[in-house]
Amino acid sequence: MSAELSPIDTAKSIAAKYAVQFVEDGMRVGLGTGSTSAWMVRYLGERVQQEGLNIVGVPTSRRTAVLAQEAGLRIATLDEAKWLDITIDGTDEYDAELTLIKGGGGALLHEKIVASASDRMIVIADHSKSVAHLGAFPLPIEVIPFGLQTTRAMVEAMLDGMDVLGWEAVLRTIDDQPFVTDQGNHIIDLHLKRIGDPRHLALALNQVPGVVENGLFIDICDMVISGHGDGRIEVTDLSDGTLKEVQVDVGQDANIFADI
Ligand SMILES: O=C(CO)[C@H](O)[C@H](O)COP(=O)(O)O
Repeated sequence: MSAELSPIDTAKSIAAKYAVQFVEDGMRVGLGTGSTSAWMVRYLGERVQQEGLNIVGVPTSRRTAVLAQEAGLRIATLDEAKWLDITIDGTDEYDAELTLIKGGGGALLHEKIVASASDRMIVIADHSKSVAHLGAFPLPIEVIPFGLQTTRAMVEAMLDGMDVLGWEAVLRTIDDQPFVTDQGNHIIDLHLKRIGDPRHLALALNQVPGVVENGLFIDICDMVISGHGDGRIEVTDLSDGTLKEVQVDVGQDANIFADI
């Protein structure tokens, strides 16, 4: 690993490198979106080149599709792959129950569909994404363009009665224009500060007409691999119904593949 990496990039890259070892020959793999997932795509590409793995990747965004092709991965649509063995993706926040806030990169809709169509979802993150209570990171929701401001107002009115500390709904923009998702929709970021009941909120949001999906991932993630800038990794595994935490001191230059 390059000694020039910042602590945050070290944390992201070692989490990604650890995660790709869970990919086995013949697997269909969901490929997440974002800077941590970009590391994962590169490391997966390395494994394909070096070990001749026969895998197919299903990208969760156009950006990831481009990265995957550059990394030499064979890609397919979700409908071509039908069901996936594993999805590896990043997150914006995760709590002790492995409930996530995702969508900082605007790909939450495809990410949720792909992760839900997978036997296993592994999340990779730098340790700053770990929170006691979800909600400091604005919760993204994907909304259709028609009636955008009306949908926003309905969402704000609904949030007023929810167990949250704030209820500002801000249309995401880029270059002063509404951000457009791969699905042609827009993103509204909900500044809630603290989410008391994620399950209730997720259900209520998806009942507002015009809301396509929200960025709360509940009972979807099986494992979080969390990297630290000093080279340590924590693995929180819910796949056998228990919460386990292991610490693996991989060191910045160590061959962490030997630790699994
Ligand atoms: O949900 C996402 C994109 O929609 C990303 O996984 C999330 O924003 C984390 O990104 P990064 O790895 O760059 O911190």
